[in-house]
Amino acid sequence: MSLRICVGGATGWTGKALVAGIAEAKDLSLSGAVARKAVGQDAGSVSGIGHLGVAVSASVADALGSEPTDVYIDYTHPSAVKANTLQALERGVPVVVGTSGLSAADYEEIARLAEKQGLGVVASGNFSITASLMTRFSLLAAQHVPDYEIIDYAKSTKPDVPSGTARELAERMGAIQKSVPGYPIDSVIGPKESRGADVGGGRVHAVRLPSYVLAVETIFGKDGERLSIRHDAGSSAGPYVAGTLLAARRVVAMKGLVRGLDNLLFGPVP
Ligand SMILES: NC(=O)C1=CN([C@@H]2O[C@H](COP(=O)(O)OP(=O)(O)OC[C@H]3O[C@@H](n4cnc5c(N)ncnc54)[C@H](O)[C@@H]3O)[C@@H](O)[C@H]2O)C=CC1
Ligand SMILES: O=C(O)C1=N[C@H](C(=O)O)C[C@H](O)C1
Repeated sequence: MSLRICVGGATGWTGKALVAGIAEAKDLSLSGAVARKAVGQDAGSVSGIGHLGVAVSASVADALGSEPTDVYIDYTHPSAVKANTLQALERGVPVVVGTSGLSAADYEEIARLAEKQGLGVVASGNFSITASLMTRFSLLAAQHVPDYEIIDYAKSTKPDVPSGTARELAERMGAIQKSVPGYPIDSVIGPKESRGADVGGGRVHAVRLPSYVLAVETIFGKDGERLSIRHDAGSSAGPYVAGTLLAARRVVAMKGLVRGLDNLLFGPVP
């Protein structure tokens, strides 16, 4: 039997690509679709891949209440993802979280419910394989070079800051090695905000301009040398499909929360 997947945000940029990826995969099937628009319409037709026989629902509760589902995947909006995730877990469905905007405290709450329910959650600020390499390389570098800062570039209309990619990276790098400014930020002469934000111990500077999709760069500094590790997302949502569906296949056998696709691809950070 195929793994039955419900996609939250099925009519969006990423959601449409996922619906197409699920329809193509022999071991997966679409059991539900959630969006704010196109409610009642066929999810396959909305995605431009032809009729799939799955109507778009207005809420996660409606979608999971009407069809048996093995995994819920969320690519909705930072304002909706937490409630959707908790709702799916309450209903006994493991979750893959792609949507950005959740804080470390939000993830603690999600992890607690996942443990209580005996269910898995995989969340990744970025489900692209090459972005996961950037994350893993940066985490390895942070073990050796204590001075680093993170630049987070995204489109001017992105509602959340830092991006999911940069936020997760900052928190994980901060846990390895807190980014300690060489000159105390409280004492700087000028607007302190110019020095960015402490996000879980990692220092992040966010740039929001037209033409970017999402790019994250970690810069490591040492006396007389510098290392930059950077990932640039392009204009297609294709790169997120394989990683998200890998997480969906794996999450059904997991218990509790795992953050970072790199953990699934390469194992725990040594
Ligand atoms: N982790 C990763 O690899 C990636 C993460 N993202 C993140 O995923 C999220 C979605 O991104 P896009 O696909 O570009 O967005 P989008 O705006 O193109 O699509 C959003 C979808 O969610 C639905 N939606 C919005 N609010 C909702 C609500 N309250 N309840 C139910 N459905 C709702 C919309 O109807 C639409 O179907 C963003 O937070 C983005 O940063 C995007 C791409 C990759
Ligand atoms: O909003 C986007 O577009 C993206 N957001 C993700 C994030 O917040 O990190 C990453 C993805 O590359 C695109």
